[in-house]
Amino acid sequence: MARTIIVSNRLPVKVQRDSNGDLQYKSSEGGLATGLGSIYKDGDNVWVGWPGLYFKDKNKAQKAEVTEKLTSENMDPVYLSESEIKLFYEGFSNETLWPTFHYFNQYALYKKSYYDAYKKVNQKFCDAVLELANPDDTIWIHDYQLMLVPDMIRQKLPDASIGFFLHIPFPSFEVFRLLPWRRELLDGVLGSDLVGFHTYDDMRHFLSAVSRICFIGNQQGQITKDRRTIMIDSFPIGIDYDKYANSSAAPSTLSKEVKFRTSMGDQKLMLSIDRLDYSKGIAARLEIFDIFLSKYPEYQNKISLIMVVVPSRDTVEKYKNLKEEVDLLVGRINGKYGSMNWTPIHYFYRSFPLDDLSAFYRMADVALVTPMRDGMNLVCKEYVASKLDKKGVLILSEMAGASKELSEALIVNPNDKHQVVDAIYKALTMPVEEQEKHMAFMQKAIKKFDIHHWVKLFLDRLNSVKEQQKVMGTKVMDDSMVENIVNEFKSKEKRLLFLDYDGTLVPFNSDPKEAKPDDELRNLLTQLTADKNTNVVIISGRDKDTLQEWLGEFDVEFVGEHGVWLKMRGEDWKTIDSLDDSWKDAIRPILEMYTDKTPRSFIEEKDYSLVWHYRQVETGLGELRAREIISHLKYLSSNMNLEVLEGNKVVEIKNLEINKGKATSRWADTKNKNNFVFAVGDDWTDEDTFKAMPKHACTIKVGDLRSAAKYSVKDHFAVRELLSLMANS
Ligand SMILES: O=P(O)(O)OC[C@H]1O[C@H](O[C@H]2O[C@H](CO)[C@@H](O)[C@H](O)[C@H]2O)[C@H](O)[C@@H](O)[C@@H]1O
Ligand SMILES: O=c1ccn([C@@H]2O[C@H](COP(=O)(O)OP(=O)(O)O)[C@@H](O)[C@H]2O)c(=O)[nH]1
Repeated sequence: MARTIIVSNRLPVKVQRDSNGDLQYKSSEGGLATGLGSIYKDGDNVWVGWPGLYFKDKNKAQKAEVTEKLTSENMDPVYLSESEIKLFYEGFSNETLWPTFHYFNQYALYKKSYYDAYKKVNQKFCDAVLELANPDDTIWIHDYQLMLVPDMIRQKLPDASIGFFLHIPFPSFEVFRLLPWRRELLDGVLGSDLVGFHTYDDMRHFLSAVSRICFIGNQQGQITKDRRTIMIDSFPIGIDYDKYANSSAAPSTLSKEVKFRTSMGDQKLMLSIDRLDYSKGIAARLEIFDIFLSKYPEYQNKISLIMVVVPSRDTVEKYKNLKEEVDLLVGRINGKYGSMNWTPIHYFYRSFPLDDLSAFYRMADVALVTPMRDGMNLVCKEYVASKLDKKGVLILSEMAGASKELSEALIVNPNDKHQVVDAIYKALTMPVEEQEKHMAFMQKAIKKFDIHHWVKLFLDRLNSVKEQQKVMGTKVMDDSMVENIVNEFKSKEKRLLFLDYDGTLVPFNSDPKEAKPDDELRNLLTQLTADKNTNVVIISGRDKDTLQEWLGEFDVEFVGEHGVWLKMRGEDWKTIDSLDDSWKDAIRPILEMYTDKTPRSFIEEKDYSLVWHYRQVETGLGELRAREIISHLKYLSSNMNLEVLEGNKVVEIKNLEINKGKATSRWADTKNKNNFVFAVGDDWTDEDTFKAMPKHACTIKVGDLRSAAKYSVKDHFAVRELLSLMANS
């Protein structure tokens, strides 16, 4: 049976040694583990990850014990050595990627030794998956610690169904580009079939990095790499809503609440819960509380902040420093305002079990969730789910992914301390009806988009991306297909070959004038046309003069300007009589206006078409202008019977009745089943050719799998190789 293999750095269970050296199994803290912890036990699913501690050689027996226990609970442990923990986990993951992705790039260290270890450990995870995976399993890789794993698996299992989800923000291109290993990281992730992010912003930052660093554009989030389509989308993670709602109603929670309440007295309570992390804005939050108490002194003795800080990554320098800073600040504020019967801040530097957390959530009049950056932040969702009476106010940083969904919260900028201070006041004075109204809206939203919904949405989408890849109809050409095509070519008396030029016979060149035929191509054309029963038609968007100048010496026929011009064997160039080019005077000034404001763009004027080229324009700007031109010309072109087409770094405007497919109808030989009919091309204009071909024709798309062609080859080298085999058969 097909399984889902979840792969993440940390397993949902953390193994620790107590002071006697005995093993203890605890639930892992952190959103990823608590989020997915609900689903991995289903059926035969398995979770591959690190159990959180390392074993020396002498501890072999303990290691075996851990393996046995975790395996029996659907987990497959990947063990890291002490140095791997240092260089891969603390190093590259948490001293390079974490700060960069959270916009703390001044904290980032760029060390080659870190990256080398990252690569090695990613390979280790890949190997663990390869050991387990069956062909129809779904492999779902999580987070920044494992960005190279998707492509590592893809290299070994080309057809595998691979999803990747990033739980932290994906930074803007300007920040991401700082990483020396930016290209490797993107290539690694692009081994997936589906890449998910929490928010639309993360997704568009990723697409922009892919466009600028890998030079791959996207269409509605879909990109094509190595002839495989990859979908990029946003899937905001949810929580196990019922688990938190039920826990909030449980008798054990209620008795804890009574106990805590009694010890804290009758005052307003504000809650904050985070792992110790500079991205969570803990120190700034303490300063905010300090300002609040001095700005609104009437709340002194009347409000306490319960602050839970869960130890995290405490061997990393910046985290150690932060711990000291937080300890100092808490001490200072408690010293400054506290009294015999009032402690302003109840500070806990440890983690709590669910019923304790639920009691905190129930008790809190206000939840203060103010990270500087957070991929999602589940604590705020858990707070909302736990508020069974709907009383309570959430103050939420706009820098947390969750703010995109929880817009009824008091949304604040954590850098604007006075805004947050005033939000605390507003929360404490908010009428109960208003609290209930906001809470009800938020509960409705997160109840529907819970963790089960998220998992289903992602996995269903991955499935449909995979299905879409399969039904694209275009088969990647393999050796046996090549052999069949060559045999067919050989066996037929007459042969008709439609060959596109740019991107098909020669590589795509940033300067179109530089794409002249080289010696190899010239030889190939000579060989192919040596047999008079082989008729070669060069079918191109190029103007007739260029085609004549570059290829006129060969015994080939031509379609120029996508079908405006034709040249049959032994005849002169001719055109369609009814064509009109007077429309150019209206369109040219519009294209010139865009050329004037887009450095390095240019206009190509052909007899019956105008082309705006942006192959040399800054990535992104060219695409933006192309969309502007297309929308600018939308109505004008339909009134003038013109077609506006977006091609490979071009926008082409031409008469509606012209296309390569229509042009091929001049060759009646294509209809004859006894002939070998062949068409090859690389861009959208060639799709018209493929569609116009009879069923028995062999049609080949270069470089992409999304096509009406039967087969697909990688590049012009593969086309030349195939043509050469035909010519020499
Ligand atoms: O494994 P650790 O180094 O101890 O860190 C704990 C986890 O922290 C991060 O959690 C993120 O995932 C949450 C759920 O999607 C999200 O709400 C939060 O904003 C993220 O920070 C990290 O991404 C995980 O890989 C860690 O395991
Ligand atoms: O004592 C604690 C405090 C927090 N958490 C959990 O840790 C997770 C924190 O996730 P969040 O997305 O807010 O941040 P992350 O730590 O993943 O960056 C939440 O599910 C909390 O319930 C926990 O298990 N025990």
